[in-house]
Amino acid sequence: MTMKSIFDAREIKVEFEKAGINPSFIPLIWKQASISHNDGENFEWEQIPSLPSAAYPLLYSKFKRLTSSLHSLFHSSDHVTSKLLIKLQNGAFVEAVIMRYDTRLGKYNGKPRPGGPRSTLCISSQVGCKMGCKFCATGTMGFKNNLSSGEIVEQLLHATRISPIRNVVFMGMGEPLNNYAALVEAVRVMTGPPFQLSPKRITVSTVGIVHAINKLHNDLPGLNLAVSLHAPVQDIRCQIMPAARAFPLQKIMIEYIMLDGVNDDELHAHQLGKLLETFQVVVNLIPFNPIGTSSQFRTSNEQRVSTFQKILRGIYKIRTTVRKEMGQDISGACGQLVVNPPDKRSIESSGHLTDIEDLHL
Ligand SMILES: C[S@@+](CC[C@H](N)C(=O)[O-])C[C@H]1O[C@@H](n2cnc3c(N)ncnc32)[C@H](O)[C@@H]1O
Ligand code: SF4
Repeated sequence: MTMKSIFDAREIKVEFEKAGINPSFIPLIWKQASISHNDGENFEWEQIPSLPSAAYPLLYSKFKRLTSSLHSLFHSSDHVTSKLLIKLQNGAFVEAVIMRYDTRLGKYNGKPRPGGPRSTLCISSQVGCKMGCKFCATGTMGFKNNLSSGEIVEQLLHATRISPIRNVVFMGMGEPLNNYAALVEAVRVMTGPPFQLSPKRITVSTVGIVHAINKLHNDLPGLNLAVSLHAPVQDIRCQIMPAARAFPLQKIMIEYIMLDGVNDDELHAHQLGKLLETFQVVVNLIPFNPIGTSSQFRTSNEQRVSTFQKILRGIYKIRTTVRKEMGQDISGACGQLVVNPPDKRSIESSGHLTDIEDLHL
């Protein structure tokens, strides 16, 4: 029987209300469930004392502490990036990536700094994606299914046990705004007890779904929004992102993949500068991460990226950063997340993986 995740906030609230149990016990359940190390099928809800007696049979019959399991864990050669392959209850897999980047030192140091955890977790919101961007490995899978809010939160739980997480970015598999209700519910759980992430430290990345962007602004104020733009004109955008639509530019980060010979020449920099100069945006130029030998795209060279950045900064006064990609050697970088059959032979034969922790292989 399919069970609900205890972190499916709406489900547990509804069930508690139906059974006449005070929902104020829910944060206590989450707290105990998040610190337990018992990942097996048989989590004993009695480990959480002081719940009303009616809560225990309800929890046993409807909820699981974890509906997903950490199947495999891959580390990049420098141990800065770790990729988690997570098996969902329906047998599908999603990936989440931990990046240990020290923003204050401006370098990757492989460990959280003293005085506070600094890791960023990139999480998935869907299995596959229907938006079909031509440069994205997840897009090639097509859409399989939405994650529940509990399955989204569980990625944070699995990751927290590997590294303390300070930032969460929805830049893994899927278009988060196409799974809106689960996204909003998951963010609410992450920003409440016991996780207590600051909304300022959560970034939702989107291809630009206008009505959902506006709604998100009301439902979750304070959250960061990143818009994957990738072209200064609609024509190029439609060619590489079939789902491209106009969207209002607010105070947001614009993500722009530098594709050699497609969107990266000086004319494009001027077009982008003109498009964005009246808005308060930060442009993040990101390298294209190879998604297989057959890809029609290559990343722009450093010189072109640097010229592009200089035009945006110098002429149009737009704050422009250049992203350094992490985790390419474990296919854990942006857009490389596509779930391959997780059998050991295919992992070993990929030749990219430098360090594998086999959990259930
Ligand atoms: C995988 S998407 C997930 C979030 C959301 N669906 C979106 O498109 O913004 C996260 C980011 O990775 C970028 N991306 C996709 N494929 C890429 C690739 N091959 N190289 C570099 N970035 C890529 C996307 O454009 C987006 O900015
Ligand atoms: S880039 Fe984002 S929207 Fe486009 S296919 Fe990949 S996951 Fe989907």
